Amino acid sequence: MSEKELTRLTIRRPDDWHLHLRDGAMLRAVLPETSRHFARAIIMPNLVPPVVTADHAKAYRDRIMDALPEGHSFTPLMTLYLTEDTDPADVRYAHESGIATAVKLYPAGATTNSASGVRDFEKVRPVLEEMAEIGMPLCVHGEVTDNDIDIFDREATFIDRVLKPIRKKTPDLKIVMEHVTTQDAVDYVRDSSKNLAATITTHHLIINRNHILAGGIKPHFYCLPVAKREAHRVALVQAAVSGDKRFFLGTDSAPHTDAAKLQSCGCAGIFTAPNTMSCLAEVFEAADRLKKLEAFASLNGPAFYGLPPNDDTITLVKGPPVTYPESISTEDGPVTVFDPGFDLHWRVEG
Ligand SMILES: NC(=O)N[C@@H](CC(=O)O)C(=O)O
Ligand SMILES: [Zn+2]
Ligand SMILES: [Zn+2]
Repeated sequence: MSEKELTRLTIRRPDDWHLHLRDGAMLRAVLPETSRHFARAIIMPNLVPPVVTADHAKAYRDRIMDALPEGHSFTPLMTLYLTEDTDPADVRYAHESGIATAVKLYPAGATTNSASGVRDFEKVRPVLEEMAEIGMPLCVHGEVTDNDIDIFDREATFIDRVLKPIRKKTPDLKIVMEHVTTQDAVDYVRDSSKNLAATITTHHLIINRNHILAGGIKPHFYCLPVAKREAHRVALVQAAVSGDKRFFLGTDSAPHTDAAKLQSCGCAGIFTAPNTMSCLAEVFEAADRLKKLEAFASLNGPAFYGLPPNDDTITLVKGPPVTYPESISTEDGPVTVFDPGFDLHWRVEG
């Protein structure tokens, strides 16, 4: 039977290995959209001010748990925002006490709220050495920020200029290249023998740069790294549906209010939490690889992070087009939900 004829699919409950929950009213509005389907998520630390220390991460984790709706069971896996002043001892403490799961590297200026990120990678070497020793993964926003590097080339250039030297000097450091967008990144991860994996977002499996720019500019498709040409999208789909353990889901669901997105200098980020599982089922079905969805969304991530997969399951059911809100309301204003541009037939049962 072709997988295209399947109408029900039960998989281990998924996790999201790259998620922005923000804080305050926004946190309360967006958290249920993830905790409804996902058991765990790696929580990005790019708040203002950023989540830098173990104490910050603990306090943020408490705020997330306070915002969790009754009846939802969800474990936030916290990250520390790496700065040039990060103390290796605090990182070790955060890891050993179970407060933080990973450290996040933002090249300064690469993306939303990254001003406190790293400029001189030598300055964070002691932290990276410490992490390699204790087995704590580094999550990386893999783009250089140089003005003379074309924005569509920034990921590929990062691999050569930053990632290769870091991996050469610290081969025991576990690295996750976050939200990869290029064939170059897919090839680099595939060619590596160990300690390297990549997350792939929902939206990068669906949109290419034409979606952003052809026929009028579409701010709701603008995110970083920016979507590339179609051949890259196809490479991402092939990696995601392959079952290769080094590729797993990190939605990078990144809510911004419509007011923040729809202006002359709009924010980068796409809010995919509400319809991510439906979108992914559609992508995997189109590739005739529905049965690999579980590896991508529920098995490969925990395996890389050294955690067990979730015990319980979710069931996706195929039927008439799923309805989901165009936007969700928050006290700060509406946040538009990702529109994949086609009907979604798979819904999460229950
Ligand atoms: N992906 C994005 O376009 N934006 C993210 C930051 C990030 O993940 O780079 C955000 O925090 O809004
Ligand atoms: Zn990023
Ligand atoms: Zn992100």
